[in-house]
Amino acid sequence: MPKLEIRGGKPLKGEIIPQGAKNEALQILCATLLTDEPVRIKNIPDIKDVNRLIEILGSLDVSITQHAKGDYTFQANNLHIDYLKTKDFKKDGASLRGSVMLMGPFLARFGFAYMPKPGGDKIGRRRLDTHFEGFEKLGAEFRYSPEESFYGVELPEGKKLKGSYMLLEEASVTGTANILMAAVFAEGKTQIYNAACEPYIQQLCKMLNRMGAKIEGVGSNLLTIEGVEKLGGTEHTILPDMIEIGSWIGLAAMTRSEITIKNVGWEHLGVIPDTFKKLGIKLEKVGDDIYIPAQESYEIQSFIDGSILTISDAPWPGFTPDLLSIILVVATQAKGSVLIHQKMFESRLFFVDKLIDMGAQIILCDPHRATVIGQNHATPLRGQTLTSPDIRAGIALLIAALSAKGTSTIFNIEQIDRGYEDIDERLRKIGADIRRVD
Ligand SMILES: CC(=O)N[C@H]1[C@@H](OP(=O)(O)OP(=O)(O)OC[C@H]2O[C@@H](n3ccc(=O)[nH]c3=O)[C@H](O)[C@@H]2O)O[C@H](CO)[C@@H](O)[C@@H]1O
Ligand SMILES: C=C(OP(=O)(O)O)C(=O)O
Repeated sequence: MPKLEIRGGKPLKGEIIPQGAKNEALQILCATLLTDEPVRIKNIPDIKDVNRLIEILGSLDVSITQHAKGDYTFQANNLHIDYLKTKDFKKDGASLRGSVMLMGPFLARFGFAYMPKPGGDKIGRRRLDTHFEGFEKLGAEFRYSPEESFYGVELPEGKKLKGSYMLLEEASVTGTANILMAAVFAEGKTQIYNAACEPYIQQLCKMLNRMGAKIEGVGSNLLTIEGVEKLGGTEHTILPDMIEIGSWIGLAAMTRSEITIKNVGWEHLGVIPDTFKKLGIKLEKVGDDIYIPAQESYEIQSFIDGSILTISDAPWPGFTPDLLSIILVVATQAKGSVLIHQKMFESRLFFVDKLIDMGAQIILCDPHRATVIGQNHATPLRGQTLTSPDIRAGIALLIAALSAKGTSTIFNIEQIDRGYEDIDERLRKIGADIRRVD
């Protein structure tokens, strides 16, 4: 089983170029199924989840041409749609979360879609009600086989998708993408209120509009879609991964390193830079780069009334839940205390036990809240044998290991590889003592 061995405590130095965004790539790859014309996509990250989805597109007989690293053309003109009914798809589709977004395009183009219970991080309940309620509003019928964990949506015989108004119960990211991709072909007008509106959904809308869709309200939580008959080909470039960018900010602070993160797409980062600044981390916008100077110490701010800072997640434009594990680990070596409140997922904070074993001062108040008492580097973390429970806890543990005194070994690194391209090689380039052992 591959593992990472890290000798920590070394300051790092240099430049990091963020990869293309995992969660945008998953949406965009699914959207290539909406046309029989070629769609060229650039800046696709070379990571496990994305490569699995590309393999699924291959199994559907999408023609795939790679021009260069991260630069592919997809053409879905002669699809093997029966693949959706195969055992292979049950296995392949269940291996990642993003595959759920194959449903919207399939329903739009062929009037049916099937899906095994999707995979992704085991970080709490991850229900799909929003997706199916949306499809039902557009006229599809839903069925579920609990024995097989298999979901289906189908249009009744002779019926077409019909535009509708819907108020989503929650602003689900993949749910919004899925419903949107089905609605582009629905007759008449669809309105999705309480839609997720994060940059990756905006990117999807912009790409669909370039393909001929009619979507208004992009960037807001009310999307209005006028159905069209057909979409054409386009070119699209994926944004830098904001979660990776946040991970590198945390890494720089925790290891007291001077790091420049190149071409971050600052205007798409929302509250992320300011949230790290609340931990006292200095960072500068230099053109479109983020420069983080080496800092001996960073002091957590308190609220205006002097009370202890809380950092919590919320749907965009709030702070993304995917960066809370990184904020938490960085806080362990800050000066001061902070309450981390993970509102969306109930199993994402349990990895703090591993940080406590490394010497961090954390009180897990309940599954959603942890109080971190920063050590201001007075007592460094100690190297440990660790297992990565999920993608973001995994990178948080890796950051902890890079800052710790002594050697750490991280198992289950497939979790990290799901979302971080060539992680060990890129860290070595900025001076990390890390090796992958098979
Ligand atoms: C492949 C992909 O794109 N995955 C991302 C996507 O997952 P995904 O689309 O699966 O996540 P959802 O947006 O559906 O919801 C995430 C969780 O938050 C809860 N919830 C959501 C909205 C809300 O207003 N209130 C609320 O409590 C949901 O019940 C669920 O437990 O969005 C999540 C939330 O940003 C991210 O963590 C995932 O990395
Ligand atoms: C939770 C995440 O991913 P997924 O939804 O693919 O499990 C994540 O990227 O942090």
